[in-house]
Amino acid sequence: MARNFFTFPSVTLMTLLEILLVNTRYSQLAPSGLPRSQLFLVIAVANYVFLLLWTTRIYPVFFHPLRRFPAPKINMVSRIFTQLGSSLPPGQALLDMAERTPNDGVIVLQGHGECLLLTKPGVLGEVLVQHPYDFAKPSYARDFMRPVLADGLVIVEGERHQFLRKHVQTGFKLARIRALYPAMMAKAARLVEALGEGEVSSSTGSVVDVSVWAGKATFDTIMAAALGCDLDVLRRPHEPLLKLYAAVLQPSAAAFVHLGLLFLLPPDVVRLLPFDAGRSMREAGDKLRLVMTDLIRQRRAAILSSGSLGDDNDGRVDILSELIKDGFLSEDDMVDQLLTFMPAGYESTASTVSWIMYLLAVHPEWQDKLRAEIRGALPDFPPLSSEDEKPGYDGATLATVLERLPYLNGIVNETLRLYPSLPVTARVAARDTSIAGHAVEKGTEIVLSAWLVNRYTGVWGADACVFRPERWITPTTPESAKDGEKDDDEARFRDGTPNNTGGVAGNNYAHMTFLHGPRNCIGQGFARAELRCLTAALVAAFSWRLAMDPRRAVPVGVIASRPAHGMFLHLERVRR
Ligand code: HEM
Repeated sequence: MARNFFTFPSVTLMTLLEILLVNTRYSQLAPSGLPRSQLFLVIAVANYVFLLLWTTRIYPVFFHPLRRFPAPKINMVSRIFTQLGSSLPPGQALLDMAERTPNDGVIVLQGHGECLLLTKPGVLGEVLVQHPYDFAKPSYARDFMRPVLADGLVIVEGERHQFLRKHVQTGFKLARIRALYPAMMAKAARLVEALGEGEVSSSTGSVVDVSVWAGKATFDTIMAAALGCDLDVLRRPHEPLLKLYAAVLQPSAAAFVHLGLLFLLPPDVVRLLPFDAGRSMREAGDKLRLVMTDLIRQRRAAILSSGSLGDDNDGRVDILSELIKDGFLSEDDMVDQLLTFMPAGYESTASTVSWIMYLLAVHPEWQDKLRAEIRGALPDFPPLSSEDEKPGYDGATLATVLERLPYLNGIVNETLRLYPSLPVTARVAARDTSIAGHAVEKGTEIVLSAWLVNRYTGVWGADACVFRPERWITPTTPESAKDGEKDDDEARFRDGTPNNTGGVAGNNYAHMTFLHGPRNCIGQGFARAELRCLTAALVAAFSWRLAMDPRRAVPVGVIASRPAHGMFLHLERVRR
């Protein structure tokens, strides 16, 4: 592969060496009277101007390994400069490029390593499903996340990934997720209670940052349903574990610098730098490891002492208990997986709850329709109280009811489509391979953007960016509609059935929020179940409207993107 030798680190090193050399021969080299500092400045400026020219004009045209790849090419460096200072949501710049550049599914991004941006189903299927192990996650991203996610599923590659995925999957089987509905609904009911007793207790309602509450609710849910541990952070917001995760996941300047350094330099060099921006993540990771190890030991001891090892019907439905009873993973493997579930699962779901509430605030007609649907399906809503030992519905019944509701599922799917929590992700060719029949060399970086594909008119049509939950509903046919409703479109959607295609039949890769293939989100069934419970509980209990400038309701962050300025809504209790 034609390597790009002139990169920021190599040119910086070159500049330092030149300065050192010139310094030792200063008296021979300096033109008369030019001060040392100015000479050094001239050298540095000359080197970086060369780097700019090399990166934007020389390397892409004459040496870039993808210069002959038959796809449109976009120079990223000039794009980055034109977009400096803009506050576009992550992924929007890629979407704009795809919309403006006629393409067959691949665009070559030049001036930033060797990058292929994939935009359409056929090529997405090749990378994600047909040859998934030809492509790995970039090492800088794995090095950045490893202190917190350990060697969990998100990080590992190849055969190790296949082994872990197979055994972790048992905890996420459909039947297991369905059994978790009562635990999830109990947390949703608890959220409603906590809001009703606190911030929304007055009869006229009040303004609430729902992104904060959504974070507490999803943290509590994943602790209870996945780890079988009831921390109740909705009642006890100062729980140290929540604080620890909130600190680790907060997008900070130090984390940004650390990621940038790992992108430019090998991790061992980054560790030697005098300012260690990754230290706080490593320290947090060490503390979390101790907490998770303790949790697993306690749970294993409880399962052993109750004699239920290998017993699927012992009443323990959480995912950790399932992994322990399954018996295939070592304690260390299990710790790694728990360390991964928490950050992978709670922020992403919390952010989706915020966007569901936002979209229902700016589309109040859908809020009303959904409320009527939930009340019709579950008249005694919430169907259980968090204090209630005996749920009103068992998991399977609750799951069946909620999974069949057309508006609820339409709204959840449409929000996941429009606001994917992971808007951009990347892969690197792990070996020489091909895409769309053209050679792709080992080391080529691939950019995948759910934000782009989910909103691309080339995939979804002209109304790609419009909130239309009815895409996800197959209406009753005029023949099967009830008497008097045959010409009533509204009624045919209300009585319709949820679909998984969003109306783009034959296109398996149109919805990219959870990705596809063996490296897709293993927790998507869990997340969907939780979103159904939280949305149903909130809309049954409250009505709301936006209480912030809509221009500030924008996502930020690439790993678990969230509302940049919170999500302020005016919430009011609704009468039954
Ligand atoms: C709305 C919520 C969620 C979204 C949008 C989401 C999205 C994603 C995406 C896009 C990936 C693939 C990342 C990549 O390969 O670049 C992923 C992987 C993963 N997610 Fe989720 N996720 C969500 C919730 C959850 C939950 C609730 C859990 C666990 C309880 C979870 C656990 C995982 C794990 C373990 C992986 C790694 C899978 C593998 O590589 O085999 N996620 N998620």
